Amino acid sequence: MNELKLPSMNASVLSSDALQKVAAEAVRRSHAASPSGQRKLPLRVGSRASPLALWQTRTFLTRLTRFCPVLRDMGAFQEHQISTEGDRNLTQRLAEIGGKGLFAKEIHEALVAGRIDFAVHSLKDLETNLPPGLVLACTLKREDARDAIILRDRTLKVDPSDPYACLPEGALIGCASVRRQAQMLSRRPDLRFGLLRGNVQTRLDKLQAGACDATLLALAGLRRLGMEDRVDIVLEPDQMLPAAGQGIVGVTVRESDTELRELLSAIEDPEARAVSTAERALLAELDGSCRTPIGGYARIENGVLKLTGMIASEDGTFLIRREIAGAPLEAARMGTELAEELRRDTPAAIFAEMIRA
Ligand SMILES: NCc1[nH]cc(CCC(=O)O)c1CC(=O)O
Repeated sequence: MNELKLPSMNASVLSSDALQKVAAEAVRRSHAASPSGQRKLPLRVGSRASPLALWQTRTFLTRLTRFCPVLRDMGAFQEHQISTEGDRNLTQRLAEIGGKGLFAKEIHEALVAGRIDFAVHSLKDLETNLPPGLVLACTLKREDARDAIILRDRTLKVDPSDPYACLPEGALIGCASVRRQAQMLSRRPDLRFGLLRGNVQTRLDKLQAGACDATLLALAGLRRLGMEDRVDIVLEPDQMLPAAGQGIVGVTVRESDTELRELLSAIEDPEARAVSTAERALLAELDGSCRTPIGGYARIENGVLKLTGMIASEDGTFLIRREIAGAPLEAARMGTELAEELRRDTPAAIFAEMIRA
């Protein structure tokens, strides 16, 4: 579980001048490391082809070149768009397609085989156990982690303190996530759920065309795509606990590529690393398949890491939340500990049902 280890947090205390030196040195050494004295360029970056994935990949490359201008001068990047099982299979609930890493498998095969050098992901879609030989080298600053409701009928009156109340009795919610479904059902058992898959724009188009009465999406994705104005209700974490890693972009590389790892870790956001480490440790310990409604959300307040975890049955009749607080350096242990507490407090029969293959 290399990806769950906290890296040294030196980057956070270095000045930006010092960071520039680290980057320049990493690039110089990566050149020296190859037999010809030149690292093979361009660096090949793997990405899904959805507009959101491409936005995230390009923003990441911009961030990297701003930090290390020498890369831009070298025309250093080549984008490889890779289609994944999660992109192709739009007729099934994510939970039914099953398997972990639905949005990353083909990308990671290319990475392991050396056809690409690194890959940019929504951390939420990245399995907690990466394939052998790969590591999570970099986590970028978190965008808003909250979920949002988008209504078909925008004239419905919304009470922010009771965000689900505006939905008509028996309203049909388009949603492919068991986490969102379980949490909504626990407050509104009358709601019905139907599948709404596809990229963000596709889902909004289907909603508008009358496929359902409302849908839920991550605020982060909508904001990145410039569609935040389509949001009707933003759900606070106590109303809808986000998924582990939601709103965070992560980059995977080969474990053996120490130069690239060094470069990427220099632009890492230490806070995003700490919170995602806690959230992903929780998920890993609960065996979070796409089938299990699990939420994990951590934040750092006054230097203290606070992690909230949630586990539920798909129909929302069972749902518990627990919290833990501690030092950010203890993130991984806290995630594991909170998961154990959630499991302990879940009746055995319900837990068995949840993780049934
Ligand atoms: N599974 C799709 C996915 N993966 C990441 C995001 C949003 C961006 C993010 O969470 O970083 C989305 C869309 C959504 O859930 O609305």
